Amino acid sequence: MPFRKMHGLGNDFVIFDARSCEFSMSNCKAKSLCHRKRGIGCDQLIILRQSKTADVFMEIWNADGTRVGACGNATRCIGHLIIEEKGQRRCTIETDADILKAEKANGLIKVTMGKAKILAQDVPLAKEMNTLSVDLDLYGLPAAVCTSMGNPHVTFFMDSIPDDHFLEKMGPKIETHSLFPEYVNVAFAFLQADGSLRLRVWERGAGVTEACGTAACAAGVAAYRRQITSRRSVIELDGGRLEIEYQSDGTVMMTGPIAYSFNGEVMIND
Ligand SMILES: N[C@@H](CCC[C@H](N)C(=O)O)C(=O)O
Repeated sequence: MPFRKMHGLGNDFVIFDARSCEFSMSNCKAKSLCHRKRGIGCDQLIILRQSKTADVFMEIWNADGTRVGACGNATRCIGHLIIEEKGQRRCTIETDADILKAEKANGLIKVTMGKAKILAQDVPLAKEMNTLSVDLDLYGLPAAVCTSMGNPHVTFFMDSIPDDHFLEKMGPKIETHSLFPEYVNVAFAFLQADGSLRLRVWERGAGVTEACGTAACAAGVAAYRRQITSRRSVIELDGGRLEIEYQSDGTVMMTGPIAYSFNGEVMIND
């Protein structure tokens, strides 16, 4: 089965195009393919399928083999692929969570990531509470902001940028905290002197990644709700910068680069 490898700011994907063939995936198979030593190696596995309502359907699997509803960086990569394939300026992408739009923007890809959801039941949180101030009562962490971008996010605003040790210690504990029935993507944000937000992310089902597009969207939403930034923000991840715009109707736009890694082929055994 041929595959492509692409990445958005170092958040990397193995992409299978199953629009014109039978190609089933399971949790176990996805986990093996994502494995960096025994598989092809990636943060997320992406499968393209035919869509009745959009130009393409994008199936997303985390490195731990779980299927998820959203992936911002993959949306830009697939947006670029479909735009090139169709020879158009824009395209639509269906996911388990929404129908998203992608367009070319001065050498970058701009995507409409749908509406941020900020009610506790939509994140989801295990109990009703104000998502603007969620205190996990864990190791003196500040109260966080919770958001759904089609997947669940918690954003902590910190006084300094956390190092790898901190991320690896705190990430799994917060990801699996009982307040998050579907687990959660964990991000730590630090306001920099130039007004941008430095963001480090522990992704649900993937661990520390170079960048997480939906976490950047959620951080932009959270920073606006906390009155830290305007509706437009620049988020600097380990792998580079994304521009986020949180529109007044709740829609979030994300603009950033994409890159190809290589093409290959793999034998898939059921
Ligand atoms: N890397 C992605 C997010 C992938 C899914 C996430 N780990 C989840 O479990 O929800 C991005 O760029 O948004």
